Amino acid sequence: MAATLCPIEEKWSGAIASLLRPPPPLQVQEYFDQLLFDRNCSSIKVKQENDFGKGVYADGDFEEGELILKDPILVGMQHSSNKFDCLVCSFCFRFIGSIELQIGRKLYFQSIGVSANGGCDGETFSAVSKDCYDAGFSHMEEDSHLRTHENLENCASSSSSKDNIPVPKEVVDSLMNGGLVLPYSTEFPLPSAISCPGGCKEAFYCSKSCAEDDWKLSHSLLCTGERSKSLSREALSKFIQHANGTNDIFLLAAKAICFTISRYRKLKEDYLKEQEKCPSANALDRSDLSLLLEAWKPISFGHKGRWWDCIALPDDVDSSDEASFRMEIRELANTSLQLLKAAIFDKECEPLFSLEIYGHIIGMFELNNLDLIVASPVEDYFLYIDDLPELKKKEAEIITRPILDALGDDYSVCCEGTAFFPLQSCMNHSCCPNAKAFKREKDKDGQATIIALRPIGKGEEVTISYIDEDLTYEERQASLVDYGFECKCSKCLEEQP
Ligand SMILES: C[S@@+](CC[C@H](N)C(=O)[O-])C[C@H]1O[C@@H](n2cnc3c(N)ncnc32)[C@H](O)[C@@H]1O
Repeated sequence: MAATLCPIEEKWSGAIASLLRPPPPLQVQEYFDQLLFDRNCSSIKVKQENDFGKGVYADGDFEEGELILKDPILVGMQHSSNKFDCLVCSFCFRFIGSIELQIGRKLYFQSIGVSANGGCDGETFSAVSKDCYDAGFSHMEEDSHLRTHENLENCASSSSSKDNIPVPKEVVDSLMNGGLVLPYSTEFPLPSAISCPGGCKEAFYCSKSCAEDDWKLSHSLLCTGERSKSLSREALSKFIQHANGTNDIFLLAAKAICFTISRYRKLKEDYLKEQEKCPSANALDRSDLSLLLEAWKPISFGHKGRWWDCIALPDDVDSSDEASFRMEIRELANTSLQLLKAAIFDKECEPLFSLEIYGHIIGMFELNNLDLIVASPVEDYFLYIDDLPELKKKEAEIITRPILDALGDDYSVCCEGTAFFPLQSCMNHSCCPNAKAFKREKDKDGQATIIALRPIGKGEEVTISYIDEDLTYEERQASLVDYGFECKCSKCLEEQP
């Protein structure tokens, strides 16, 4: 596609080409061998053995149902609209707070008409989450416990319909501020919600270490609180608003850029310290570009093409409009990038702010990302109540039934988002896969969990299905257009007309 160069593109064409050059095979091998070693994962290997690049291979035998891999997230995010339904750790995506807080927040957002299912686009999240914080767990009401129980008992006697029946505001407040403890909720303990160290009231964590790691890796630059390290909190808010109003994948792209900047700064700091310690030694003279290339390494193994080139044409766009559709996507990305640049620009990492790099980062997510899903403990809680012996259940339901009625059919929603997983993203597709991404009951955070669907022998490639493999041959091939290839697995070869 013909594209006008922006000043950064012109000035840094050499650096950008270096960042986008596919790493040599030996470097790829070393990187993944190290990653597997760090994760104590000796039963798989990443190799480049076929025509479609890297793949994951069994280096031991797996039984059906056996865990093949748990892959921590490189960069991930909860969808903006999902934040109304679930309060999760902004770093590891574990549910946090308490069953009461999860339910109270959802009812609060429902009551002000901004639940995800009520059609909110997420743009108002920052504003309302602050209101929620102020209304909820930032203060405690001492006598609310008793009053709330009375309120709920009154509701219970009058509620019978399946439609949402709101509970009084006082009940919602007590759920959020700890004034109301639901029966048996202690069976479902969650880590306390730790506030963002930057003071943004939008990010919360399950532990101090998650808060610190997120701060170090990207959030210090993307925080809208008073201690934000961004150039301008106002500019940052504009960037976030634009992403929430258009495509929240820009928030993930911003995380990838911040992740690289943070790694660059750390590498530079270490390098300068080293130089200071032994200035006369013939230390390796590292240019800023070589440090930037090192910082960018984890992303360099994942990107394959620009977003506007690799995105599949939506069904409602006619093929005659393809060129203008792709140009529009490019323009949208450029608008987002300029807003991000105003918020977090770093002169030493200038090539990262080129549209070419931004396009490749989003393209990488388009082709490699896996849905981030974490099951809600609220569902387990209500199932537990339902399974209680009759008498205990009746007693508990005096409190829980009105709450369930107020929550309605979507009483429990999973944490939903998208993430890039360095090892899982090396897995190729098959319509008759031998593995799948599947969360077991004990998998409570955002890591990708890959389980064997049948016995897998040493040396066999581990494949997953990117699509619903029960679709017809034609439907499967059509879905795979989004990933830019035609499947020739044994099932497809058998079924092709
Ligand atoms: C998530 S990546 C998988 C790892 C990839 N092979 C690599 O080198 O990074 C997805 C990309 O791998 C390639 N791919 C995966 N499965 C394939 C298949 N069955 N046939 C052809 N290409 C495939 C496609 O290019 C696809 O966009």
